[in-house]
Amino acid sequence: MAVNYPEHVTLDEAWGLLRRAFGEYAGRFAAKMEISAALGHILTEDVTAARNVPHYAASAVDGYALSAGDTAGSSFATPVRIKKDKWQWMNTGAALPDWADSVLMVEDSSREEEEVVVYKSLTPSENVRPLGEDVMAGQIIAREGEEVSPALVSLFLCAGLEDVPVRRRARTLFIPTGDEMIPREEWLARETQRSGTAAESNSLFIAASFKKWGYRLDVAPILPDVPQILKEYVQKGVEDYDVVLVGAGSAKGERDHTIEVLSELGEVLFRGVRMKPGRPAIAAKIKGKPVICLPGFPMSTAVALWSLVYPLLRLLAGAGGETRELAREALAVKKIMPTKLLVQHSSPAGIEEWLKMKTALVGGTVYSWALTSGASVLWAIAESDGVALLPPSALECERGTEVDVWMTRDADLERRALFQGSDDPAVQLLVTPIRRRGADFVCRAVGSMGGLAALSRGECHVAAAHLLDEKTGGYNDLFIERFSKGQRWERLLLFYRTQGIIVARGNPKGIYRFRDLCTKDIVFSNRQPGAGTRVLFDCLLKQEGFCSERIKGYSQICTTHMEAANRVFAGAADAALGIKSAADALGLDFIPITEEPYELVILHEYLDHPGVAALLDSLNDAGWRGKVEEMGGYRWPK
Ligand SMILES: Nc1nc2c(c(=O)[nH]1)N[C@H]1C(S)=C(S)[C@@H](COP(=O)(O)OP(=O)(O)OC[C@H]3O[C@@H](n4cnc5c(N)ncnc54)[C@H](O)[C@@H]3O)O[C@H]1N2
Ligand code: MOO
Repeated sequence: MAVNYPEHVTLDEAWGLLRRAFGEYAGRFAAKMEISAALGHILTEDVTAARNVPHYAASAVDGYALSAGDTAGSSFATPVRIKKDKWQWMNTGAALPDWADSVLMVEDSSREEEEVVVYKSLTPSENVRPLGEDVMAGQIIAREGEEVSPALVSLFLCAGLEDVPVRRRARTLFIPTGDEMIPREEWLARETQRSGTAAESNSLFIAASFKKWGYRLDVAPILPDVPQILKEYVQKGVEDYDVVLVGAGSAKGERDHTIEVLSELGEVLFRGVRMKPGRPAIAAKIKGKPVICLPGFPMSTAVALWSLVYPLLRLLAGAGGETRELAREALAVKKIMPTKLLVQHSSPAGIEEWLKMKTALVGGTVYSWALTSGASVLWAIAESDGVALLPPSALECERGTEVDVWMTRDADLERRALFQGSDDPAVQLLVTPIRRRGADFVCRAVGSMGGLAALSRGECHVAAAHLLDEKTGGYNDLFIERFSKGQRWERLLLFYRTQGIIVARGNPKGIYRFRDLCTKDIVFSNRQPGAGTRVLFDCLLKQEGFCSERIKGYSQICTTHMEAANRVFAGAADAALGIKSAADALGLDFIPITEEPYELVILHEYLDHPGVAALLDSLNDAGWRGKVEEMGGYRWPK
């Protein structure tokens, strides 16, 4: 079907279309605003003072009003005495009498009965704030285009102004849509929800963002996927609000009706922006007002909010600025950090990609890595240190590629230790005790082998491994020798942990020993190659004399114990090999197989690193040890 609007525009084109469509609309936001409420708004005209500030000549100090001429030649050695009718006591701020022209600080004088003894000669106007010293009536005190600051608010009052001309802020309505959306109260009230439903969380994200930006947002009830109802709400929305945001329904599903509703009601400015996430965003002009459809996934909504909605709000408020600059303002970016990619990243061709980045400083290099590019992963937005916007030309970004990260939090990288290695929930629990010690700790679960390899490349401070050597039955020695290549590595046996088979509660498939994984009709959930648990599994498989092809789900890979346990919990797998604490955390059954040593490996020169020192200290933290003991499946070394 032919369409009469641009599709798949670049972010710059999208922004140009918005500017063109709403540049004039911005003029309608001029308003007189009470001076306190005007804080943060942009002035639409120059502002002139209505009064002199101060409106009288005032003493700037505590002391004596005098005529400067009477103090000529006085000094500590040659004091002058001034008679009773030639001085007057002044408190700071008091009005200077007509006959006086200066004020002597009390520290430069003494009193002898009715006379003031002066130890300093004064010049006329000394210690006097003249009339209009701050501002003169009629003087321009703030100019068009300036933002009203706290200092201006108080100056406006002193200068006798009750209100000032500014651009008022747009009032926005957000309309969440979707048959599958569950409102907050209902979501929290019921522990289990039907499959195919989700909490309507975007309105909270948008409202919180608006609050941070100092903007007002109202939220409509969640609308079902019925075009007629959406149409009514959008029509009413553009009557009552300056900007309308529609949540979801942007893509091409059978229940995605936003485009047809917007086309019927007005002019679609564009459909689809060449960025990821946020690609299906739509903008329209209805009754002269902007209506933007935010793609439903949380990160897609966030990106459309930062890159389209916030710049639009600022345009309407009279602020200038380039789109990316405004997007950085939306994110409250603290600084732009040049980094090197720690992990290879493939970016789609011809599309700007927004990534949530985590950062760490190791051996003088600031590394960054993408937390996950999934559009629906809220956790990654919350966990990231910042955002990277990869250009359309970025395709296969190799490890080491230079990437600028827009830092959205103050991460003290000097004090942050980077851990890469075998995943373990007890290690994850160390972050809080380490932070309480004024340092920071970031864990990347990359498997035992991955951790040792990273340590040998100088890409982490600490690794952790539990790698079984099938020839000797010992752990780690062979691998550490192979990877350390003559570097001095410190080894610390953290604990022994029980590995076993994680199965559903009640063990419905009757799995009692390792062999059952090979002989029974079950689906297994595996770990990634290089993970200690995977090495163990492959060893056990060999010992039993089975080949991997016989294991259903052998190629189905998880990267953490919790992920594997969750697959069992959700019924996607019948069994996984993993540690007891992961099974316990989800109330699953556990069949112990073996106990293994779990070792931390630290590059010797990092022992004094603040993050590593805090880690080592935290290993004695009673609270942490208590929690690990409570988890079960761990034994401390003697
Ligand atoms: N055939 C195609 N399918 C999809 C395309 C496409 O181009 N062709 N684009 C994909 C992309 S990219 C995105 S992004 C999404 C956009 O989806 P919609 O805007 O149509 O939104 P829904 O399908 O209704 O929901 C998507 C997702 O978001 C969740 N959601 C929606 N609203 C909220 C809310 N207020 N709070 C929390 N979560 C929300 C919803 O449950 C869905 O999981 O389409 C792809 N598909
Ligand atoms: O563009 Mo969608 O927003 O990738 O997820």
